[in-house]
Amino acid sequence: MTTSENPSTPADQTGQESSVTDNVVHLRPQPASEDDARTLPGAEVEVAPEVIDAEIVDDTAADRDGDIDAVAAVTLVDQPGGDSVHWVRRLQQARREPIVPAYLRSWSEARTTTKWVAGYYAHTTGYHAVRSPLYGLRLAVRAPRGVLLLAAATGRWVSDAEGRQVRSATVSKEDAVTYLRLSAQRDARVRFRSILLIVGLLIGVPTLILLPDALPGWVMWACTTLAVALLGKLGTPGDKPVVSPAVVASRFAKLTSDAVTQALASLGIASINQALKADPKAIGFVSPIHKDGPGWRAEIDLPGGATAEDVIKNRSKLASALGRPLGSVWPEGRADISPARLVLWVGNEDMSQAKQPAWPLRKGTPIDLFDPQPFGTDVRGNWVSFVLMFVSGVIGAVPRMGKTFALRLLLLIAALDPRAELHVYDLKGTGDLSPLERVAHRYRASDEDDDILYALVSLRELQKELRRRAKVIRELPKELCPENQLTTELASKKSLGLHPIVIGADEVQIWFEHEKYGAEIEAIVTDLVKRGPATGIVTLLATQRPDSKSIPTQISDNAIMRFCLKVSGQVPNDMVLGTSSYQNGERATQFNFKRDKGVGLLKGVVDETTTVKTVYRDGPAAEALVNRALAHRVAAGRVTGYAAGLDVAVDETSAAVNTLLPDLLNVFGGNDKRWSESLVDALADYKPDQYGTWGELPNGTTKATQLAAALKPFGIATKQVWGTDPATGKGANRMGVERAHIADALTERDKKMKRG
Ligand SMILES: Nc1ncnc2c1ncn2[C@@H]1O[C@H](COP(=O)(O)OP(=O)(O)OP(=O)(O)O)[C@@H](O)[C@H]1O
Repeated sequence: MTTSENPSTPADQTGQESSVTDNVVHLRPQPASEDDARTLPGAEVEVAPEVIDAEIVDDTAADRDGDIDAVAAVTLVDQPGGDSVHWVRRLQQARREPIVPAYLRSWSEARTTTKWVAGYYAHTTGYHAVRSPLYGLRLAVRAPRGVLLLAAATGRWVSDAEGRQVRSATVSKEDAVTYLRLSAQRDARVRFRSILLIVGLLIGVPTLILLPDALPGWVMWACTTLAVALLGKLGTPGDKPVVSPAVVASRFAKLTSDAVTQALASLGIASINQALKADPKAIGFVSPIHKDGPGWRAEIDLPGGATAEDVIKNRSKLASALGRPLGSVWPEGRADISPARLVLWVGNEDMSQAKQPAWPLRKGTPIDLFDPQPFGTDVRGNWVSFVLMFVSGVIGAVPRMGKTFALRLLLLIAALDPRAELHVYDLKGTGDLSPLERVAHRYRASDEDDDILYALVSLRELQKELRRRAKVIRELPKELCPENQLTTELASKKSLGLHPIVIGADEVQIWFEHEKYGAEIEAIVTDLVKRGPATGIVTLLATQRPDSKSIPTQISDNAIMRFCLKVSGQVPNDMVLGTSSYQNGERATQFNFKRDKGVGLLKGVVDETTTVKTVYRDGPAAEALVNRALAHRVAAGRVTGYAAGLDVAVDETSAAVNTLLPDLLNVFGGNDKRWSESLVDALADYKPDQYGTWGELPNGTTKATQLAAALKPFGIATKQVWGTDPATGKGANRMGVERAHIADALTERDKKMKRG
């Protein structure tokens, strides 16, 4: 099918010229004005056949007959009309800049800024006050030179030295008339100025001799000081100022649009470079580059399909191109506006060198864990706070980067809420978490078998507690708990026992890798990480080896808070921050081993993944804080467990490992296969204490899914098995387990335990 192009077709009412060639309609938007015409070079749009009005496609006969009206009826891609009719909508969509500047928006920001300004001027005043005798001495020493310079200047003035050059020029040009006029003028001027000088000297010298007797002493001293100061200032060479600077200005120059454009062009991003080739102004600056805290902020729209991630990935190249330290260059995306929107913040100094403001919790006043609490500062030095409740968290890094300090900080924050029950496990065994010992409900600092068993017994208790809490929350009257959501008020009611529970384990991989108890601990922790947050149980796990063995994927995938300090590659990066994080530019590999201690990417508990430097609390500071926390706990009657000398007793019977597999074999009867739900019912009859509540949990958990989760650590998967419903007598396929699989897994585990 061919429809001949008709270039002479007049613009239709829509202001477009159209042509149809085979299955393609070429639309040439007709410019509204000459200006528009310039901005639309060759604006020819190819439209897929489905866009074409069906009538037109079928109506080729009419077209062959020269029926150009048919062409005009094409469905247009670009609708007519300028943007001006939508000005209200444009205004509605425009982002409003805040009326109150950022530094005045919060009381603490305003206080910090005021303190900074006051401190600056106090420093300057003190600096100059201390040096004022030196300044006086400098002026006195330079005053004689000032006298000579003043005498020389007076001589030049009296002799009309400034006209000498012009007079010489008239001599070289042999312009006698002008020369004579200028000489006469000069003679008159010299005569007049000489008289002025003589009169001045005749009055001035006797005055200077007689004045000391006539004036009070202090006036004389003031005048002499002023004269010496003025003469000293006059005698001061330009390169040796009297006053030395009290502050050294930042060594960083102002961030300019040219510098940013050049830096972006040097990153080797093809789409940016092509766009800049076509138009050197292709980088769009959304607002003027301005001061933002201790640095400069540029908000940029990248051209030609480039994304903020492309730039973030090349942060070190960007820093190099801008000539700044890596720790001061922080590109961020604004995906809420557009993937092409880049916010580039360039600090005056390296983040690792910048002084952190005083931590608001340093005084140890009680806090509410249901409120956001400050964990660290972002690159601009602003506090980054988040709510610890309803969170499970993973902290990962290579050794010596601040992982234990970060975990200890979170536990210290938790300790400041007197209601929070702390379970503290230092599996590294160096005592880094020992300041928390005096407030911990459960505490161990070692990786001996006994300590792991202790943890297992406590975790079993917690799993039971999880089920109890779920039941309590489910059964609470709607007026107390309308959304089935734990609140701070509910957590405060001692009778409900819904207080926050915070578990912190450092070097947690030691738990999961334990031959004997590892599988069971993994199953319980997975459960706590998945369902604990909704019931007020917070699990925080730190590891220096973030791989799938150290932190099983079931756990890392379900963590809400992720804090990744320096890691050495994409795999550990994505283990902590989540799949594809590295790909998306969230790279904790960028941090420096030496300088970036305590600096990491925080994800999940803040709007956007944020670079955060944790609050630094050394051992003594942590001890002091715990002393305060303990005092609040004593006052509130909340010292429990280990801290109260009422620790869990771990004996041989506690060592009894998970009995699920033998229990299942016991209830299997003579069947080879059984449905999961009937097995759980049989288990509940067999050991009501242990299995009675299975399948009663919220979030859609059924008996079948709970059995599946409990069997997973043993490598047993449930699957569809044929069985008969005892109630109806009908056969059906439902999720179930094979007896042989249970027996094999039990044999395997027993073998392992013997080896262990
Ligand atoms: N926020 C911070 N600011 C400054 N320095 C910090 C910060 N956090 C930690 N550090 C420093 O980093 C060092 C290592 O911290 P930490 O013991 O927490 O590391 P780690 O990653 O747990 O190491 P390992 O894996 O060996 O246990 C500390 O001695 C401390 O001086």
